[in-house]
Amino acid sequence: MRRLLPVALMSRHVSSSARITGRINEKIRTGHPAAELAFLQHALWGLDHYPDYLRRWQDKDVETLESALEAVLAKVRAQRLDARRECDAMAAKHPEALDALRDAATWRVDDVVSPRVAKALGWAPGAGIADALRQPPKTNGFWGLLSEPEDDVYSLDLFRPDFCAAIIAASDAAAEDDGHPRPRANLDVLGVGWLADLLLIVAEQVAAAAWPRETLVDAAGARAPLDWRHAYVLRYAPSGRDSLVPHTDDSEVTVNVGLVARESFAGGDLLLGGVRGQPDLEEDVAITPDLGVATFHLGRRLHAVDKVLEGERRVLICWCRSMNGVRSRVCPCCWMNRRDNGDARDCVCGDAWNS
Ligand SMILES: O=C(O)CCC(=O)C(=O)O
Ligand SMILES: [Fe+2]
Repeated sequence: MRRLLPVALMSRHVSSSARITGRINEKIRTGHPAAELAFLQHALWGLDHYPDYLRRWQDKDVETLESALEAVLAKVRAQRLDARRECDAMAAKHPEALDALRDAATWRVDDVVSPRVAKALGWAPGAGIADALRQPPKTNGFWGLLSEPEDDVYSLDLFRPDFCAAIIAASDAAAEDDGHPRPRANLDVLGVGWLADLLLIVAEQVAAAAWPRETLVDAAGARAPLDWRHAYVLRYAPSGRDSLVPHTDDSEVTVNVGLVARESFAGGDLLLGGVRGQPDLEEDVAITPDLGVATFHLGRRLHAVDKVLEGERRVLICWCRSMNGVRSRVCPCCWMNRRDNGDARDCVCGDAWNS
């Protein structure tokens, strides 16, 4: 499928020597044995499935299970506390550029998004963005805004250039304690969650047009929307983080918005390979992020960022999920391997084993 309006986005095919074939595995990096997860999954499945399940176990094995669950709970609590501390520490800081972005009430629709996006969402250009975000968006007209620079990769002109500059200024104002810009600044931590909400609204419109089956159906039988977001600003430069290893995202759909003009850095292409659970592509694809342009790809598509050789590459990324759709029906194993769209008859989490 390929049609649509031209968007100032450069893409090209990448020779086989530059193929992206690796996989991120944090467990190899951190040295955790995979068996911990298998043990917990067996126990949780048994508890979910059978009454009095643990009566079959010996007491020492139940004790091992208790310890493993307590360790998981301790991890959940520690990570929650860390996240809260980080947000609280940031909320106490008030650099001007960050405060300027935090308050959605001070931004008008036409300061933020391109006129075509505003129109497709049914947002009046002069309206405040905070009011616009409270309005349910119109649910048609997005298909016509999309370019498809490569198969199954979509783009549109999303943000105004000055707004992109304001995002960078806010992210830089939230510098690390040593004064260096953060290589990764989470919008919720910065106190700019409204911008993540906006990206989710746009991604949902794009997903409905481009990938209507990706999120499966909700409990009422309708297409499940994207309903969860995690957004952050990234900085790449030759000194510091200059690239990103091949990986897939823990998202249904990922939004990648260029925050600087593509002439302002060299290298740093977004490289896209195949989708998990499907045969590899003949060739990988390289896309150069450009100012204000949003690129949308499936989260389970293998991708990487090529080395930045000069200048500074800044992008805003948003991972979007459907927690009430695919995430509530499909187990992580089937999800990651794209097994049977959630209907795998041999999965212990599927209908065949649970009805
Ligand atoms: O920097 C980019 O263009 C991609 C970043 C990315 O893939 C990620 O954060 O998951
Ligand atoms: Fe990614």
